[in-house]
Amino acid sequence: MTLLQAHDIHLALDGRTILDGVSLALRAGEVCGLIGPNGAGKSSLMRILAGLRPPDRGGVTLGGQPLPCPPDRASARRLAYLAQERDIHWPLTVAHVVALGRLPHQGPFRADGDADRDAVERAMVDADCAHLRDRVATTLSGGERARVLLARALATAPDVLLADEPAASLDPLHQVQVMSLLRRLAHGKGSAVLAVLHDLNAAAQWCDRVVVLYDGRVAADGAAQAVLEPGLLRTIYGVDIIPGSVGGRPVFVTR
Ligand SMILES: Nc1ncnc2c1ncn2[C@@H]1O[C@H](COP(=O)(O)OP(=O)(O)OP(=O)(O)O)[C@@H](O)[C@H]1O
Repeated sequence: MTLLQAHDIHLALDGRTILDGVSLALRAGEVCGLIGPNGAGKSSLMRILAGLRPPDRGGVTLGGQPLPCPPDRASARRLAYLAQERDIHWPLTVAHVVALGRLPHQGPFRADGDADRDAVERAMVDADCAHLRDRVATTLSGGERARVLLARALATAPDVLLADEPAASLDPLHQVQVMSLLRRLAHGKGSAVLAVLHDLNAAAQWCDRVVVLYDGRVAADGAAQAVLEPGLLRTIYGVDIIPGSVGGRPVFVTR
């Protein structure tokens, strides 16, 4: 079942074409990796998919309905977005920042209830930041902040999670934890996850599907083994990347 769909997205910035007819369908129960070189337009596309930037042309639907820009409360309950920038501007505690993920579920005159508190607690445990709950979020390290912001997105309990470089700035243990968490979210709970990744090993290991963005267009969309082949990788990255295997797992070595 398709949860989020982008159709023929066009975007120009400062007179330069960034996205040139991008279409993409995100299905329930899958982790989809979005890869492409720096400046390919991945974050711009993610912001459009999150309803935070209108495209010049084309549209996005969530559950078959047009996604408002900015998202309304009903859309915000179903769709969470982890931005590439891990900025936290206000000196709030970690628990408070994560609880912001529950706002779409609360009305203006409704205090948080057990379901909200449970969701916040579970999200902090899943993103391994429960031990930081009383820390002021602005004092955290980069990797700690990244996990807190991921927890905020998880607390929403979204049908669709858009995560821009979710494993960036994380140590190897937390990279594995976060990627397996995204997989559980998709395979266990039936959510759709779109993750921008630069790590091809992670894309091959954790993603059900990989979409390649290059030159403003979708250059490939399919299973990792089919998509991550030397010819395409050479074209998009301008460097030789050789696929191999260690212990039955795909690895990519840059020459
Ligand atoms: N507000 C803006 N005004 C002008 N150009 C912009 C603006 N925002 C982004 N761009 C340009 O659009 C292009 C796409 O940027 P975007 O951040 O979407 O790329 P990306 O694929 O996410 O890159 P990276 O892998 O480096 O994060 C870049 O060339 C960037 O310089």
